Amino acid sequence: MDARQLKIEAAREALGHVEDGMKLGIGTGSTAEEFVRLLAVKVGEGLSIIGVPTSERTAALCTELGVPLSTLDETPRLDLTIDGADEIDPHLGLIKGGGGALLREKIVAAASSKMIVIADASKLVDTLGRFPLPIEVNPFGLGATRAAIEDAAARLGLKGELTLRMTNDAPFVTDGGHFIIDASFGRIPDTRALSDALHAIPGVVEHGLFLGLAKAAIVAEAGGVRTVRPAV
Ligand SMILES: O=C(CO)[C@H](O)[C@H](O)COP(=O)(O)O
Repeated sequence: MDARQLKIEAAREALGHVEDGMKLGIGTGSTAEEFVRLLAVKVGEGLSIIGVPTSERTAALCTELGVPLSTLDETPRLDLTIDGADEIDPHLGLIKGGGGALLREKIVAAASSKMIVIADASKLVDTLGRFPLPIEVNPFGLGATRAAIEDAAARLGLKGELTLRMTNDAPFVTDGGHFIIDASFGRIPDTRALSDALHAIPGVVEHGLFLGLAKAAIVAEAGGVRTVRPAV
C-alpha cells in the first residue's frame, strides 16, 4: 500500500465517526484532504453535515467538492474535528503545523467536543520533537521574539536551530497574516513546560504542540487500520 492509500484508509475509518447532522471541524494537510474527498462523496449521497475548515486551502477544496461550510462565528460549538498531524506521541500529544495552519487548527479543535487524528504509522513517535516544532509569531518584533524563544527553550534545556519558514524568497505567511518559526529542538521531554513557556512570550501567537486535545488517533499501516487511545 503506498503512502496515499494509507492516508485514504485512515480517512475512510474516520468517516465512520461522522453522523448525520454533525457540526464538523475539518483539518488541513494531505491526509485531511483525503477525508474531505470521501466526505464529499457522502454529502453527495445525502449526508447532512456542516463543516468548519481550518484553513483557506481546506475551505477551497470543500467548496470545490460541495461540502457545506460554516464559520466558528455562526457555529461556535462543534461535535467532532478530524485532522492530520506531523507527530503523535503515546498520550496523543501532537505536533501540528507542518502545513502552516496550526492556529486555526487549534482554535477549531478546542471548539470541538472531540478531536480525532488521522495519520499513517510513520507519524507515531515515543517522544515529540523529531519533527521541527512550528511556532506562529507576529511579524512585528520578529528578532526579539526569536531571542525570547531561544531563551525560554534554553531554560528547559532545549536548544536547536530556529528557522523562519520561507516560500521562495519571502517569509511564509499564515492565513492569519503571521510568520512561522520552525524550531528543531529534538526530543521534547516536557511538552507542557515548553507549551507554557512559549505561551508566555508576547510575540508568539500559537505553537504546534497540541496537548490533551486528541481523543483518538486512527493510524493506517500496511497491516491495517487501528485506533490508538491516549496512554494513561
Ligand atoms: O498540521 C497540519 C497542517 O498545519 C497537518 O495536519 C500536518 O502537517 C499533517 O499533514 P499531512 O497529512 O499532509 O502529513
